[in-house]
Amino acid sequence: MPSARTAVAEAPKKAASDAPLASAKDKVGIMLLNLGTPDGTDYWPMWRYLREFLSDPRIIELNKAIWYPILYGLVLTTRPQKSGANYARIWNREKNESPLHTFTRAQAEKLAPALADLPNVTVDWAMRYGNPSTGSVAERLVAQGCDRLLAFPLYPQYSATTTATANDQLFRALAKMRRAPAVRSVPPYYAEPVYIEALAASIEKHLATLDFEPEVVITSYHGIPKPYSDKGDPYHAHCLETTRLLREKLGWDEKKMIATFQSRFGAQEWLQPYTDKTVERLAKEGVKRIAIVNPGFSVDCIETLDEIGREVRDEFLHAGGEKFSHIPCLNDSPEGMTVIETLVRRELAGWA
Ligand SMILES: C=CC1=C(C)c2cc3[nH]c(cc4nc(cc5[nH]c(cc1n2)c(C)c5CCC(=O)O)C(CCC(=O)O)=C4C)c(C)c3C=C
Ligand SMILES: [Fe+2]
Ligand SMILES: [Fe+2]
Repeated sequence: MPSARTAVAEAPKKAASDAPLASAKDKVGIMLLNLGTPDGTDYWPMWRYLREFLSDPRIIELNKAIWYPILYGLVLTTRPQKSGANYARIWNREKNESPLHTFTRAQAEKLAPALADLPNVTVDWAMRYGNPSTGSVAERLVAQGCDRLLAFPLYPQYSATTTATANDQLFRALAKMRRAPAVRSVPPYYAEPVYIEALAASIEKHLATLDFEPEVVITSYHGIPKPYSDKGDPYHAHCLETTRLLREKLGWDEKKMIATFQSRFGAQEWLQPYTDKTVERLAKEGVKRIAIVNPGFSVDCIETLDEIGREVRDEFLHAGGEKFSHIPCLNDSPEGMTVIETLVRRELAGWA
């Protein structure tokens, strides 16, 4: 134990050299964290991605003894082909990668120069499932001298199935490090004015390009199983609040803008109303023109481009609808980048 005498003796030493006692580099690594996507559309890349995704206990809360036989015996024997065919339809052939990959990288590539006035900041991006893995990117940033990490889970609305598992995965990587960096994580931003304004602007911009005015604009969010919500996941409330604020910002009423939930998986009940059932009902009630926006997705992906842009579109048109438009996600648009940059700068307070 150092005595008071030792402490007194050490003090003049620091003053004389003016050197820091420890090597404090104060370099901050920013990690944009997205969900992840397969490396290819063939059976094995799809199998690897789905296995990692659907083995996450934050995603499937069933006991492993019950879930694994279903996962390995049923889901992973059929879903890789089915989902692979869907991914093949939206694949970015020029870069040979999925759109989620392309857009997340583009966000990081645009964020870096936007923060050029902060010399001690490095921007990188990683995925919860698949590549580039959260662990490999965390290690790279630490190897580059980052002793602080700002994680940005790219989910406006919190859910244990997305935000929490992204943070878990980062801490799993840090658990292997002897000298782990300090960490901050950007909070959910479902009600941030900068996000609501960006969404409103992007909706207005898109509607101005159409040759029709939608009677109803649907804000469609990825669903979660209803029991997760009943047990306290605040996701449902966050989604409804985003839609309420968006409606208020656009000056629309509750008939013009509604909230629905898409992308069900498995047999249990998910958050309602379901997007597919809603568009069928609207068409049957005589609504002819609709648009769908996906405020819960930071970037376009299989669930927005294929499920909404193809499946749900077809369902609406077959049920009697006449005009349909999918409003793109914020992606790396100027509006989208303003959201990311504003939140990053705020969360860097005192660090950069
Ligand atoms: C029980 C299963 C699932 C839960 C819970 C879940 C929650 C959830 N997911 C997103 C965002 C995305 N999900 C995406 C794809 C996807 N989601 C599931 C299952 C659950 N998601 C599966 C099996 C898949 C793979 C595609 C398929 O086979 O159908 C994606 C797209 C990824 C891409 O590569 O494009 C996103 C994004 C949220 C926001 C969420 C809960 C709030
Ligand atoms: Fe999902
Ligand atoms: Fe889907």
